[in-house]
Amino acid sequence: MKPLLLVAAVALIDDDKRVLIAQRPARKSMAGLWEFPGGKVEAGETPEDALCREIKEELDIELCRTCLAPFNFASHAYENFHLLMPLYLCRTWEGDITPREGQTVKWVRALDLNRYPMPPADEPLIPWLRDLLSGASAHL
Ligand SMILES: Nc1nc2c([nH]c(=O)n2[C@H]2C[C@H](O)[C@@H](COP(=O)(O)OP(=O)(O)OP(=O)(O)O)O2)c(=O)[nH]1
Ligand SMILES: [Mg+2]
Repeated sequence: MKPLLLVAAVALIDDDKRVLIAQRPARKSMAGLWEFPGGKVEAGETPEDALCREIKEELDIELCRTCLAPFNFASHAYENFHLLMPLYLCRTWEGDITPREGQTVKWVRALDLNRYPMPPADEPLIPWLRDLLSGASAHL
């Protein structure tokens, strides 16, 4: 049986309803694909703890836990593991976004997300984000 890998990720959203995506650097698996910032949940961490830690490491900003809204999740069978990835939404943070791991980041409109190749696990999440951000959503 494949191990279950728990990864926490966030869709950061700016005042123009754009989403931040990051391009995975060359040294990582799935290099070149665009992803939601985040990373693996380590032993003893909650998904929210892991996300705040990863986002500080990757983007040098502080997320406040109460600003993390659970949005959706990805569940995808990769060859060597099964990915379970809660995706949170966050519209406020402290600090200026500064990529710290050599990754390129981009603010993208929901309708344009399909121009950026993402890992297969992420594909089912895109229409949900498009619905949330391109319509007159009561949630934002
Ligand atoms: N962060 C993130 N990971 C994703 C997404 N989609 C997706 O399939 N993944 C996969 C890629 C990796 O196999 C795994 C997360 O790995 P990661 O490389 O971000 O983990 P990490 O930040 O803890 O990095 P590392 O130090 O362990 O290399 O989840 C996504 O949208 N965001
Ligand atoms: Mg990561």
